[in-house]
Order: sequence, then C-alpha cells, then structure tokens
Amino acid sequence: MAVYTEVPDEDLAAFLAAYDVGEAVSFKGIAEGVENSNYLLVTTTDRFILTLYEKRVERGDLPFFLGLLEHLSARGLTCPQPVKARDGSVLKELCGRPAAMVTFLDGVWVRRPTPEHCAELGHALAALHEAGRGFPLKRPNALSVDGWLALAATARGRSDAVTPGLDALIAQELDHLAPAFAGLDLPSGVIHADLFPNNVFFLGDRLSGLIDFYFACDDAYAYDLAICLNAWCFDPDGGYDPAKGAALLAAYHAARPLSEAEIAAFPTLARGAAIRFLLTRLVDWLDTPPGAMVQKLDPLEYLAKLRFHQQAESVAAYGWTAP
Ligand SMILES: Nc1ncnc2c1ncn2[C@@H]1O[C@H](COP(=O)(O)OP(=O)(O)OP(=O)(O)O)[C@@H](O)[C@H]1O
Ligand SMILES: N[C@@H](CCO)C(=O)O
Repeated sequence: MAVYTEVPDEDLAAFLAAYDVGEAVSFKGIAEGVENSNYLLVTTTDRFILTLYEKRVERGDLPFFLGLLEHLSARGLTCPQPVKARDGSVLKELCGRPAAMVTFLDGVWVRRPTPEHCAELGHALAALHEAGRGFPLKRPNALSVDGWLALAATARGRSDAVTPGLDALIAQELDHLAPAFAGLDLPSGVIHADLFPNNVFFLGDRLSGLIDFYFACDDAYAYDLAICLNAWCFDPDGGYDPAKGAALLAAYHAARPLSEAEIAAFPTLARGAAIRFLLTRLVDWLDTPPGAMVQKLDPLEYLAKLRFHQQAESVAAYGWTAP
C-alpha cells in the first residue's frame, strides 16, 4: 500500500485553490509504490498525480527532484512535469506533509520485459543522461559505497537468519568493491538510480515515459546502466538472459557510446548495483515489522545476481561486445 496519509476533501479543496487546475472530479489513492502517498487526481481540466512525501524522502532533496523533472521535461524527455501553483512554486504542503502535483503519464509497465523492451530502455536511459547535462543542482549518491557500508553495519549479525553465510559474503564483497569503486573515474552526471520495470511506461511496444525520480543523484552513467541490467535482464527463474542484456547495452551504446573505461568497469559496476539492492532489501526485510502493510522485496534475488556478476570477467559475459 502506498497511501500513508489520508487527505480530507476540504484540505484538498484548499490545496487546489492555489493552482489553476480546476476543481477535483475524482481523487483516488494509488496502491502501487512504497515510498510516498500517491493519489490520482482528476480535475475539471486534466489528470494529475498528487504526491505527499513521507518520511523516507528528505525535504531538502525535493528541490533537486522537482527541479530535475522540470529540467528533463524542458529537454524533451517524457517524465512527469511538476505543476506550478499560481505563485510559481511547485512544492506546497498538504496534511502536514510536503506535497507536489505532477502531470499524469499514459502507459503501463511491463511485467515480462522482452529484448525489444530492453532496447527501448537503453535508448531512453541514454536520452535521460544526455538531457540531465547542465542541471545545476547536485545530489551525491547516498546509496554508493559509504551507504552500502552503513547498511551492512545495520544488518551485521542478523543477515544469516535470511540465509546462512550472508554476513560473511557481504563483508567480503564490500572489501572487494570499496577499493574497486574508489579507483573508478567514469563519465558522471545525473542518473535515475532506480529505473526498474515498474518505473518505465510503455504504450504497446514503445516506451512512453519514465517516472519515480526519487533516488536520482549524481553518479557514473554506466552505473545506472548496470542497475537497469540487473532489474531488466534476468528471467523470473533467476537466469541471466543475454539477449535482453545485449539489446540493452547495444541500444544504450548506439545513443551514448560507452568509453573503454566504462566497458572495462562494467562487471564491477554490476556487482555494486547488485549489492546496493541486496542491502536495501535486506535491511527492509530485517526491520519491517510483521504485518506492516508494505510489500517486502526479496534480498536473495539480488544475492543470486551478485553471484552471477562475480563470475563475469568482462562485458562479454553479458552477451555483448562493443562494435
Ligand atoms: N506521473 C505519473 N503518471 C501516471 N502514473 C503515475 C505517475 N506517477 C506515479 N504513477 C503511478 O503511481 C505508482 C506509484 O508511483 P511511484 O513509483 O512514484 O511511487 P513510490 O511511492 O515512489 O514507489 P516506489 O519507489 O516503491 O516505486 C506508479 O506505479 C504509477 O502507477
Ligand atoms: N526498486 C527497488 C525498490 C524501490 O525503490 C527494489 O526493487 O529494491
């Protein structure tokens, strides 16, 4: 469930009075998502998503997220566009929470991505990286090496309850990744950092929009590509699908050619991307009280992905070589 804050009708009407969007016709909570309270709002003029930012989103980060959506939309990327109130602001308050309205995007997310979907994704990810250039605000990636070490410390001594040996495996992997990441100097800029299938909309076979920029930050572009490979290119049974990986990498490379350094670093980046989601899922798994109405995501899915990447000696392991 992702409606943590219920909005009374009179509060909604007072909120909407600050905008030129007409009056509410319908207002429904959206069950999908876990971070924030999201509502689908239909007014006499259009459809919008109204989001109340809950405790996991830092208030200080909201100008980065909302400003980024404006920057990307202005450069032709199809992503939610923040709606300005009559006073020009995009961030307001509703029911004691920071709140913003964004435009509604048509499309549905694909449960079973094909290589064709992965190719569309590769193209869109490169377009996102290009469109992000020149965005003036900065947000370091809180979920890079230092964030992984902090999460691992939180889970230490408890992860073996999820699967035996997990504590030691995480410690060994971080011993490998911390110096490996410190030695990287790759092209960087704004990345999405959470571009999973549920954040990418399609109309038919064509990608129609990207959503959920609440992990966006500054980091290596190829790390974003590695996050996508993990999220899109493994089959439901856990096996890596080289046709999907090749489609993703080739489409990205055609739109934003990867450097030799990015290609050489790819297995390391993929390991980093795997431990990042392994750790956040693990800590959520350990710390979410039984019965909480939040979907718990499986950390072991990412342990299997990590093991796959540990065997990869070069990008060829992903079914692709640079042309
Ligand atoms: N601009 C939009 N247009 C259409 N639908 C949207 C839009 N933004 C969000 N949604 C819908 O709301 C759902 C939840 O949104 P979102 O993924 O941003 O939530 P969240 O709480 O940040 O969740 P999570 O981080 O877990 O994915 C999406 O799956 C989608 O169905
Ligand atoms: N995409 C994340 C969850 C929410 O951001 C995951 O699958 O672990």
